[in-house]
Amino acid sequence: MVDQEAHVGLPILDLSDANDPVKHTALLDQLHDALFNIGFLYIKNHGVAEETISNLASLLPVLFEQPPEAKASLSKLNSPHFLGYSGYAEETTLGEKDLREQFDLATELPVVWSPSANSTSQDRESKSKRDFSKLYWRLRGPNQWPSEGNVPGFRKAYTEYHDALQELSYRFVHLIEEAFGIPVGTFDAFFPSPKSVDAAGHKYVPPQHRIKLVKYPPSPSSGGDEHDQGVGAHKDSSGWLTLLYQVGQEEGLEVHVNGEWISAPPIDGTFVVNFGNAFEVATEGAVKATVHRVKAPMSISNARYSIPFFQGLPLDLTVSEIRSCIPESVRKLRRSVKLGPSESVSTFLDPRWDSLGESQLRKWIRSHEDVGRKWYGDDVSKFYLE
Ligand SMILES: O=C(O)CCC(=O)C(=O)O
Ligand SMILES: [Fe+2]
Repeated sequence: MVDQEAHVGLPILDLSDANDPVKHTALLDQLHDALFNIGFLYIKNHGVAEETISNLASLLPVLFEQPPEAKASLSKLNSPHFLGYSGYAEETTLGEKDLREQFDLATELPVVWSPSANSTSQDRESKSKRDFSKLYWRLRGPNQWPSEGNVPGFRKAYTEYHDALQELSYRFVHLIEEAFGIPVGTFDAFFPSPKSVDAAGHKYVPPQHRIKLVKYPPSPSSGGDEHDQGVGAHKDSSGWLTLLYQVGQEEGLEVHVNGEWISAPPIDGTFVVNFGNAFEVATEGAVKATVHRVKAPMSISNARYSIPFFQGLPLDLTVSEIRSCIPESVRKLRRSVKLGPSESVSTFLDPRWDSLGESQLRKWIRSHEDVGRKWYGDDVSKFYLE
């Protein structure tokens, strides 16, 4: 058997070490290094059942092979929440088409946005004051589900996967708190469970995590050293951290570390972990939202499938609130590094707004202008497209 781990230039952390009193400290040291020096890592023995993963992964070919009219009926254009299907090469990064198809899904949640709500209304969910007339709350809402007849068992497999990844992401955040040397549970306020919010006093509503189901078909003009763009160089901006499952053995993911592109191939039984813009902003750059890209598979290769889970954060979270949880001891670990391709100051920091929700709305309108114009109007879209 080929040792898949031997040639990988990124750290691989064994999460089962968290339960071993002897190995626990070494695991935290490894995590500290991965957080502050690389911003990308693999995790193995992560506790998510193999069956939970394979039940969803095995449905991806069926999901993407639905007839074109079935996929079109799930178009993102139907959804003010930017949830649903986008066809091959409909998205662009760095001004170039991304050669992939995708279904965007999320935590299944009802609509909360209400144009007539105002800042003095009581929030039914948390009993605290919250202004649900803010446009960014419209990002939150339910999924568009493929029909059971077309993709049997999809909703069940997706929901089990979502719940398992949510649990893993919360467990991983606790390890990060330990690696930061801050009390375990410091960030729990960002992730209240829907069951506990009735108990009043919650500062935030439960977040909506997002899961993309992605297919990169073989690209006719990819071959030799020439690869087309599967997805262009970017930082993740959809949440706090990303847990990526790479289905099968097709390579393509590359990570920009210390000025070089290094490959992050699939390794059986692992997830790849990286951090979003909000994490970088919260730590004032001490933990990087590392730039990455995906090369389209070569013309003679198989399609590549992947499933990134983007851990959500409350949309009304502000930069100052998020920073107040991070001690100076963490922020001072910031290194001065040269900016790589497409690296820029996060839009979360734009002085025109302070909430994560607005930076998310901007991001979604910019990547799906047609959806933005349809549901948010030309004036709002123009403002965020500038
Ligand atoms: O498909 C992959 O491996 C990564 C996709 C990705 O980086 C993204 O969707 O943000
Ligand atoms: Fe990404």
